[in-house]
Amino acid sequence: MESKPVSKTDGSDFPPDLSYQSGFGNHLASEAIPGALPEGQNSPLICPYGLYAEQISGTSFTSPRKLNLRSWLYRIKPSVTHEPFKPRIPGHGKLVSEFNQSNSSLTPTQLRWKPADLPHSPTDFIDGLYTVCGAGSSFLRHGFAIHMYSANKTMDSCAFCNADGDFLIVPQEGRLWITTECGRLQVSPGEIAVLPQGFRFAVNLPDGPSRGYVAEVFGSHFQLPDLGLIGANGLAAPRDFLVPMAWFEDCSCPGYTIVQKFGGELFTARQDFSPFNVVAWHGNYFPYKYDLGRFCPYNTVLIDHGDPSINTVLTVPTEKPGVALLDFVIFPPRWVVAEHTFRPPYFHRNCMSEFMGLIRGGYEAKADGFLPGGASLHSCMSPHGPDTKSYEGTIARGNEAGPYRIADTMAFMFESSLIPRICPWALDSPFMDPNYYECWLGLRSHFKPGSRRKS
Ligand SMILES: O=C(O)Cc1cc(O)ccc1O
Ligand SMILES: [Fe+2]
Repeated sequence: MESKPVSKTDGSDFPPDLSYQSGFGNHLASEAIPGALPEGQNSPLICPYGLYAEQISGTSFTSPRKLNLRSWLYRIKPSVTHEPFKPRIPGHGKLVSEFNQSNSSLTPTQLRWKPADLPHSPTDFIDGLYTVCGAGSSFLRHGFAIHMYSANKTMDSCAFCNADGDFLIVPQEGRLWITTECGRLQVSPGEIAVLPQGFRFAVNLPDGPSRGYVAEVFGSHFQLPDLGLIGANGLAAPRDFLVPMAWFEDCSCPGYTIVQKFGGELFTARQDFSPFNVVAWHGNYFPYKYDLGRFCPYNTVLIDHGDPSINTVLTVPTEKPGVALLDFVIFPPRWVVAEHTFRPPYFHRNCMSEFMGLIRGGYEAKADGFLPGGASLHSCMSPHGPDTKSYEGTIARGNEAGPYRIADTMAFMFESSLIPRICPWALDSPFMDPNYYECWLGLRSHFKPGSRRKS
């Protein structure tokens, strides 16, 4: 087998027409060389082509079958062939996986951030990643973290491995070409990628400066939500989740580094080969991507504003029925048709906490100040809703507003039942908007006792 270089500087070795397998939660199989998967058993004495068999488990061995996640990887050398892990020097300093008073603080104040600048100095995906907020603990296997990234450089001769949890990556600017042990994914803004706990991956930035959001969950995995009374179809369709085909590189590359996030700290281990040496794999534990443009939204067709849960793409449940550790919800382009209804999101307080981001366009409830690449956080029971301009504009248009299409937009929400603590660099960030509260101060009283107006 011919050796291929492992160091990718511009991602130009990604073909434009990558093909994928599909199906959320399916049991899939893929061979980069025909016959590389053993037949009839997972761990033969000698595997085809002299490969090593290695299992990666995303759930305990004894998890119930319907939740059990594992894959078998057939690789040129096993992952264990590396030098000892050492703390990464220089350290990272802006990643948190166990939220407590020493690393984060609490405020019920509604927070909003402007889009962060793209970096000026060379910064890859790992160095560009920073934790904004989160709750719980990767050690106790219950919790979540919300990160953002701002990067401009392809990862060079190194792979990232997150031992703490699953990453759901939402690129906002710049494509991500992600090499994983299961194969390669091309992810554009408007698509998302899920990198489950433990998979090694490397991020190429073919467009250079790139920015986005990451939700990380500890101890559980993303699932499709139940559809209940919607029926058997709708929202995100299982077949639209795309999974890499096996792809490998067989090269000797001294000094290849595995960067392992473990308890929020980074460790490095040297090895002399690429970790992307899996010639074939099968199983139901794998990275995947999804195009948010494929989402089939359901919504109000007569009156009132539906709750945002109707737009759940993926959920991470807790043991309590209907209570999520983390929901990933989108606000996609759609028709708005409700009659005699205040159509934008209502004023509300929620026992869940809501982190929002904007991939493109504007957001229905915020006429100003919530920008693509920016973010907001409305924590448990902190009131929020349409800003003054959105409210007054909606009232001014009145009940005569006919059906209209909210076009060219894609906002999203990470919603959690846990209460997030906020990291100091996010609170002190120059991109935090200290005047956010002012967007609601103009909401004046329209109360006129004695003049009950029928809507
Ligand atoms: O606060 C937000 O903007 C998110 C949101 C949107 C919506 O349509 C209804 C409720 C809700 O929390
Ligand atoms: Fe909300």
